[in-house]
This record gives sequence, structure tokens and C-alpha cells, in this order.
Amino acid sequence: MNKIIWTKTDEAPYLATFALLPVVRGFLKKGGIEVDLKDISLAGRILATFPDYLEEGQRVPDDLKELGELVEKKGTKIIKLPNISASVVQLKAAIEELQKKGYKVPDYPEEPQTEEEKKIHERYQVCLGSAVNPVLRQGNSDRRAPKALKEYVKKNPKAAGLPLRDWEKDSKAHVAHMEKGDFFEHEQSFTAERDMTVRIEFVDKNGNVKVLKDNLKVDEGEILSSTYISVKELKKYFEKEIKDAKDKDLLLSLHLKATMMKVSDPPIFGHAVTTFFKDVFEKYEKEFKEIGVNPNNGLVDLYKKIEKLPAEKQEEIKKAIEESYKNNPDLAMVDSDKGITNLHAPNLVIVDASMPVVIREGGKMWDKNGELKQTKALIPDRCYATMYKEIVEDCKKNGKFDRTTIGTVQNIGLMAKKAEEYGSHDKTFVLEDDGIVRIVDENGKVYTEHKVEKHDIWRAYSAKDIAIKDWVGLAVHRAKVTGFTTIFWLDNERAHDREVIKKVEKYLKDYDTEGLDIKILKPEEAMKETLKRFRAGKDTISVTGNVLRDYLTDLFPIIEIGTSAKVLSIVPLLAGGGLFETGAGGSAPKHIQQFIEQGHLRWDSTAEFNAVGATLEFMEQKEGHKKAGVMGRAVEKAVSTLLENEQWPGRKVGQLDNRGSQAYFTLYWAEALAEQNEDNELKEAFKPIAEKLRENIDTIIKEISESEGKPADIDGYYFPDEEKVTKAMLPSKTFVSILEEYLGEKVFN
Ligand SMILES: NC(=O)C1=CN([C@@H]2O[C@H](COP(=O)(O)OP(=O)(O)OC[C@H]3O[C@@H](n4cnc5c(N)ncnc54)[C@H](OP(=O)(O)O)[C@@H]3O)[C@@H](O)[C@H]2O)C=CC1
Ligand SMILES: O=C(O)CCC(=O)C(=O)O
Ligand SMILES: [Mg+2]
Repeated sequence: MNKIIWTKTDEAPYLATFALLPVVRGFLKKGGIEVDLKDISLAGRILATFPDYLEEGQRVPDDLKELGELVEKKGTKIIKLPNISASVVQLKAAIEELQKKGYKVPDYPEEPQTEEEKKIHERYQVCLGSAVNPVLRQGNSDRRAPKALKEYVKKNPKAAGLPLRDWEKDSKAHVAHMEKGDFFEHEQSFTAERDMTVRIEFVDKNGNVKVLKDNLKVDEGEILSSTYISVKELKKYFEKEIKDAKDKDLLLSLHLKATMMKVSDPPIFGHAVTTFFKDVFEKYEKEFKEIGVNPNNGLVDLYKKIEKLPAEKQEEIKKAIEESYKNNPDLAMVDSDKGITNLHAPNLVIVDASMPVVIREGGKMWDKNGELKQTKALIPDRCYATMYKEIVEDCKKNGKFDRTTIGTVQNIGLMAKKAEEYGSHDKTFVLEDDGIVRIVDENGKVYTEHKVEKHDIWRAYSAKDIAIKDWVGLAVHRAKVTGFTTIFWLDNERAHDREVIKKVEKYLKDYDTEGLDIKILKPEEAMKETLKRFRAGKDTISVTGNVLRDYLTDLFPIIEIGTSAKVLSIVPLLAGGGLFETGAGGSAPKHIQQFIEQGHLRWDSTAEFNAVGATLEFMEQKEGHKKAGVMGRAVEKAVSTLLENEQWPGRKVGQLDNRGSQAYFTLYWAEALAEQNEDNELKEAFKPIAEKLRENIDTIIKEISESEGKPADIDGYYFPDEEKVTKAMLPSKTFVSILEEYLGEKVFN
């Protein structure tokens, strides 16, 4: 019970852990709480998946599997830092790094031919895309900007970092979605009337039946839905919009979620690549086939693969690509200095994080010259594009948001039991031929049926009754606690949502909702209503499905407080435990790159601090752990002090970085514990620590800043040398000696 699990992840939050974990461990030990570390990093996942390829000393336990079992148990508390949801490109890079370091894990066979390759391919699926979150997220989600921070930013909008830019008069920026043939149009849905087992079948033109998925268990009351996107229509849409962007001189951008939607979105991305570079792909069809160019992996992969061709041919293809750029609209850039475009890799532009930036920048993205330019944002599917369209149109009409007056938008998201599209990977198929896809039960009864064409992308997804019931309860709870207007974003034009609405209406009756303002609106209407309130300084709770949870919890925090990294992200697990996610953002790859080059880590760990606070509060409330409560309140106080003193990390060398900010946090946490009067034992224990830290804080900060401005040697990216990371993240000898002496943490062996 008195144990918290901390997760080892990737990139910037992984680095930050090396400075923070010894502090958290050392502090909590004094309150009788243990902290255990579990590895869910991409490299760790790969090693755990292939023990048979490794030498004995290289093998690691499958921590994710263990965590997957623990989340089903009552007392489990996990602090989950963001981890990489790997694209194929990232997976291959991680494999290569491990191999170079002597770990003989197999290559990833992109197009497996032999039986052995097929097996390896299959095994690697647990490392690809969003492989961790769906396992751990066995509860619904409660995400919001912390109150103290929101209040602070209202008074000091500079604290939000990058400002919101003005929208030009008559801005042509807009969201373009498909008008037909998308997932939205084809959705079918039903609620199971009994526990049953269904299968997904494909019937070809000659009536031959192939089972795509067998033995799919469906619970009574579960909503099962299916749909497909017509690739013919998708390509027509890309063609039309690419031309329109060229005609209107708009910057073309594509916003997908190829990481989380690892089966459906890479091919959608691939179709954008082949449509944009149509001439190139048509002209070199034969060569590309031979060398295995896969457009789903973007231009990076294309450039790499053509290295197999003779130099002359390579040049010819590169020229053809250049020619294609000229004939097409400008592409949104990810890094204009390095010439990396939106179409270089499928994981570079991720819709939840990229669209808020479009809003922040006044409807613009960066072009090849590093200038901001109005963009046509392509978001193909209408299930989720329309609400972005609404906010863009609202900004064009009413101008940018004012951080000093806007309200807050919190979110309660349906996430438990792999809810909705985010749980669809194992039920998503790219069709190999024309035919019919249908869901059939044990008795041959057909529940959904779609006529599809070759290459169309079909998927099924579900929402369990128990998850929806819990989600409605959580929404009502938050509505009561806050008194905010609470809006369920559900679309009565979607078959799936119509089934969800029935349940919401049913379960709302279980509660006394007298005096609460709860309504159900479809996404664009919900956005309209929310924005009206938002601009008027009123607060709102958005209650959404899993995808909108993801999108809105980046969107509103980025507008309100400048980042989703500081969001409080709590997942009360259905089994009674708690998963405390740190922020709603990702793992900031740019930050680790800057750290390696300049020794400055601009990652802000406030979300990690807040997650520690929330976990301790949970332990007090749910488990009666008094000391945890005291320590949690001290965390809250420390975070407020950090904020008041503006001691968050700056972007550049010479400014305070993650390590400095963490050192201040440690000091304030110790001081808050030394000053409180709820628990004398803790007070006495922390007095000398607080004094020692206070005495030495200037030296500590100085020692940290002296380590900056030069490359940090951590020997790796996905699988760095941990001794080196420890040294790099704890460069202050003074700080380390306090950790060792006063907190009993052995930092270096
Ligand atoms: N829960 C999870 O595990 C999640 C994981 N991911 C994964 O993260 C990776 C990167 O995703 P991406 O979409 O680029 O999003 P990120 O959130 O990692 O980065 C977007 C930008 O937000 C800013 N930012 C994010 N977090 C912080 C922080 N703590 N402190 C300061 N600034 C911050 C940075 O801006 P700047 O560079 O301007 O400083 C950063 O470049 C992907 O591999 C993705 O799969 C993504 C979302 C959630
Ligand atoms: O799991 C992922 O790939 C990303 C999750 C995410 O973006 C979120 O939960 O906000
Ligand atoms: Mg997200």
C-alpha cells in the first residue's frame, strides 16, 4: 500500500527523472512511502520483448506486463511520465542504437516475407505506436489546468511562455476536411444485448470468406461500432485541397495522429505523400517497389531507401522531388533550417499538439524560409475536424484569445477499457481487395456491414458499459465540485455517439443533478458554446470521448497557460487505484537534442511535481495516509513558491534549466515540510534538510549553470549510458552530497 510506482520513459522526461527521482524517493522515505521504478521506455520495451535474442546479463523483465496486472489491483498508484509512441522510423532508430551497443535484437522487418520475419514483425507490434498508454489507462481521465497556475497566468500572462498571435484581417487560414467517404459518414453501431463472441469477416466478390479477427469478446451493454474511409475519396480530397492551397497561396499542412492511431493513420499519411509527390511516385514506381519505399513512413524513409540506387539515379529522383515542390503549394515545415517538412515522417506533426500551435500562431505555420504563413490545415475525417474548424472560424471572427480574461476548460474523458478509436488497432484493417466487411456473431447474425474497396481502411472500436457508467459519474462529481457548466460532446449524427447518448441519459438519472448545468451538444456546437463562455471568462467542463479528450487537453491548456505540460492529469482506475499522468503533452524530442548539444534542459517538470502532489493527496483520501497528505500539501506549496519566484526553466543556455528549477523545488518542498505544523515528526526531519539546502542553494545553482553551454555526454538517445545521465543531470556536487547525507540516497555507486 505504501508504495508508489514511478515510470522510466524516454527523451526529456526520462532525463528529468534522474534529478527528480532521488529527491522524491528520499523525501517520501521519511513519510514511510517507498518509490519503485518501472521501465516503459521504447528501448526497455524492445529488450523485454526479445529476451531470446539477448545474452543473459542483458535481459530485462517485462515491466509493462507487470504494470498491466497491477492497474487491476486496488492499492496501485503509478506516476506515469510521457513516453514515446514510436513510429516505424523511431523504432528502427532505437533498434539500431541497441544493436550498436551489443544488444542483438532483430531488425524490424517492414515487409515480412519469411515465416521468421512475420513472427518478428508480430512481436514488434507491442513496441510500436501507443503501446503503453492503453495498457495502463484502466480508468477514465480527469485533466485540468491547476487552479493556482491558471490564476497566476491570468495576472501574469508572460508566465505562459509564447504569446498568442493576432489573426490577420481576412485571414484565409482554415481547416479542410472531407465532405464524403470518411469515417464519419460510414459509421454503424450497436449495443450488445448479451455477452457474446463476434468475428470480423471479409467477403470477396466471389463470396469467399476470410476471417480478419476471430473470437472478439463483447460484453452485455458494450457499444461496438465500425466504419471505414474510402481511399478513393481520400485521394480525391487530397488532390482537390492541394490544388486549392496552391491557387490560394496557402501553406499546406496535414494533421493526423499516426502515433496513437498506428494502423489507420500511417496509410492516410502515405496517401497524402503519394498524392503530393504524384509525379515522382508515378515516374519511379518500379524503382520504388524494388527498393521498398514505403510512403507511409514519409520522405525520410524515401531518401534513405534511394541510397540503394546508383548515384545518378539518386540525383535524378532528388531533382524530381524538387520539381514536385515547385509545382505544389508550400508545405508546412517542422524544421525549416534542416528542410524537414510536414511530410518527412508521420510522427512529426501530431494533431493534438500541432493544431493548438496553429491557433496560437494566428492561423499560421512555418514555411521553408522560416516565416509564418497562413495555412490550410488538412484534417480528413469529420468526426474530429469540425470542432477545430469551429475554433479557427471563431478566431477569424473574434480575434485571438486574451489570457488575462478567458475562462478555463477542463476535461473528463472516456478512456477506460481501451475506449473508442484509441482501442481499435487490433481491429483495424487495410483491405486487400473489393468486398464486404462485416461483424458477425456465433449464430451468423450480422451486426454491421460495409461495402469496401481495395485499400480502404476499416476499423471497429468499442466502449464498455462499465467505462461509460464510471465516466458519467466522474463528470457529475466534477460538475458538483466545481459548479461549472458541463457539456458532453456527443454527436447525434454519429451512430456510435447515438448509442453513447442513450447511456449518458440513463446514467445521469442515477445522480441528483438538481442545480447542475449539464448538456449534450455535438462537437461543433459544443465548441461554439464553450468558446462563447471561454471568451466571457466563464469556466466549462468538456466531457468527451477518448479522441476529443486527447485533442482538447492539449488545445485549451496551450491557449490558457501556454502548455499542456503542466496539466493535472488524473486517472482514477476502475479497480480503485490511481494513475497519475504528468501533463497532457509528450516527451519533447527537441529538448533532449538541445541538452545533448548545449547541456541545457528546458523541460519543465512542474507536471511531475503536481503528479507527486496528486498521488499523495489520493493516498490520504483513499488510504487514510496522514503523512502522505502533509507531504502532498507541501508539494502544492512548493509549486506555488516556484511559480511566484518565476523559477521555471528558460529556453536558452544561461537561463535556469530543468535541473536548477528542480533544485529550487527541492528547497521549497523541504521548507514547506519544515514549516508545517500538522506532523511534528516530518517537521523535525525536514528542518535540517531545509536549512542545509537554503544555505547552499546559490552554490547549487552556480554549479549547475557551470555545466551548461557545452555538450552533455550521455552516450545515446533511446538507450543512454545511465551513469553518464546521472552525472549530467546532477552536476552539482553540493546537491548530491545533501541528497546522500540528509536523504540517505545513494546517487553514485
Ligand atoms: N502521454 C504520453 O505518453 C504522450 C506521449 N507523446 C509522445 O511524445 C513525443 C513528442 O510529441 P509532440 O507532439 O512533439 O509533443 P511534445 O509535447 O513532446 O512537444 C511539443 C512542444 O511542447 C513543449 N513542451 C512539451 N512538454 C514540455 C515541458 N514539460 N516543458 C517545456 N515545454 C514542453 C515543447 O515546446 P518547445 O520545443 O517550443 O520548447 C515541445 O517541443 C512523441 O513521441 C509522442 O508520441 C505525446 C503525447 C502524450
Ligand atoms: O499515447 C499516445 O500516443 C499519446 C497520448 C496523448 O497524446 C494524450 O494522452 O494526450
Ligand atoms: Mg495528447
